[in-house]
Amino acid sequence: MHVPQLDDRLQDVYDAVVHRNGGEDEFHQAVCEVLETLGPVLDAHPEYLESGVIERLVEPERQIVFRVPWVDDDGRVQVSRGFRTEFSSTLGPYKGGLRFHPSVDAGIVKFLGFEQVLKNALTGLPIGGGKGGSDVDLRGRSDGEVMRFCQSFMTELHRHVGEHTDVPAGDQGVSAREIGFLFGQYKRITNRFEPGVLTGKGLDWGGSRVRTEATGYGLAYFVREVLAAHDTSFDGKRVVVSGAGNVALYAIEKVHQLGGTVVAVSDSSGFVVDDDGIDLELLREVKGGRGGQVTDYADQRDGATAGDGSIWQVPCDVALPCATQNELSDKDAAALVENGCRVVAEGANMPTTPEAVDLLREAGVLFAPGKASNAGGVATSAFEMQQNAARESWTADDVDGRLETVMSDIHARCLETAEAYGSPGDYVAGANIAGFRKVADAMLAQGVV
Ligand SMILES: NC(=O)C1=CN([C@@H]2O[C@H](COP(=O)(O)OP(=O)(O)OC[C@H]3O[C@@H](n4cnc5c(N)ncnc54)[C@H](O)[C@@H]3O)[C@@H](O)[C@H]2O)C=CC1
Ligand SMILES: O=C(O)CCC(=O)C(=O)O
Repeated sequence: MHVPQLDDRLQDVYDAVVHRNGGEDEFHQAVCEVLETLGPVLDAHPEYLESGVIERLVEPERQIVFRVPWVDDDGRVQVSRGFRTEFSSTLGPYKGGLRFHPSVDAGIVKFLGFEQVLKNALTGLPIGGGKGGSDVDLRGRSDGEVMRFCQSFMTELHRHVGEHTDVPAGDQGVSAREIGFLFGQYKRITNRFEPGVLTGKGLDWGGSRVRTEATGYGLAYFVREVLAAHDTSFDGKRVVVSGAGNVALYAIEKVHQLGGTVVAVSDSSGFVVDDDGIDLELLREVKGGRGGQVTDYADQRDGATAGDGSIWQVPCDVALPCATQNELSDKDAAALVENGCRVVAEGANMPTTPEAVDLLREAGVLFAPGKASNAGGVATSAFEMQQNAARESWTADDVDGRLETVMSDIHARCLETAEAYGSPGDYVAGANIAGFRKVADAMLAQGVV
């Protein structure tokens, strides 16, 4: 059990968050993890406490909850719930993805929105933070059902979004297909072709090259920096990746390009081990069909086996949790340490439990928090917004080059900040403090709003 290590000056802030957001455990967890690292910042900058910056930062600017009625293929009316948490517009329009998954509730979008504020600040780009989604379960639904759901969702959401206000994108369960349906409905309702209202669009109607790949590629670039800072590289490294969605697939692709070998991958059905290296083409084929499961991969590839237990028991040098929150427990962390894992870098948002983080850090495993290591996706969304505003379309090499630069800048900023605040080498402290300071200073400049 992780016991919060809070500075006395921050305990009241945390208690108020728990009281005010009852039952929203993931939000409490995300706030606690940040507050735990802010003590040294308050020693140097008491003005943050005096001006109520921290109390304001943990309270979303606006939370929108709405009904999403839609008709399924059998003519039955389904009622889902929609959410958008507009957390902070201090550095730019609210920016962050939409998640369509049955586990979505107010607490999940709030934790994701909070993480997004600091992540977006770390990118150095002019974007605030928000997140949204729905508790709808669209798995196995037809394209027509997905379209009707997205149209209904946007029929309410359109009032709250816009290129200068709030710019959603994809997340779990929301990819190019859903973004297309959402964009079409926004255009129809507003009678405006406004590409800057959503990111992750198709390339022919305002999308950016490399946005689809960006989170996974960015994660691999970040880990390359971590390894280089310790005089090593991906060459010859065994890598384990959880998830088999957008982030995981492109992380696997880039790890292979950078010289590592991904030896295991998972989805909600289980995991597979392939010591020769995951064959990405086959994995995409297996996952491509409706209801495709990674465990089917083992049936079609010599030497591959469907795993038993947890994917984190597979020996590796680098572990990349890319599926969902709290998927890597203390037991999993103990197995990673036991098997000699050197680096854990989060592709998903908050996939590592606090107990697991403690265990990894105590064992000297290099741990990169998602708000730093998975920031490449949102950074490339910000590039998409820049291209839309300028009516430009950059080349893939151009966008990829900018993505590499952003990831290496974030890495450097984390290390410099950790050093400056007395925790050399600590990526968690570095990411939290660097992101926090950028938002907090802008909040001070903008007055009590
Ligand atoms: N898509 C993006 O640009 C970004 C996504 N993220 C985060 O990355 C994570 C994954 O997102 P996407 O790849 O976009 O979603 P996705 O919906 O494309 O893929 C998610 C994958 O995880 C698997 N999964 C779900 N729960 C699992 C579990 N308990 N164990 C193993 N596998 C499980 C699913 O089967 C699916 O293959 C989420 O935490 C998301 O918030 C973070 C930054 C940007
Ligand atoms: O590209 C975006 O706006 C959102 C990406 C996202 O949802 C995330 O960083 O978790």
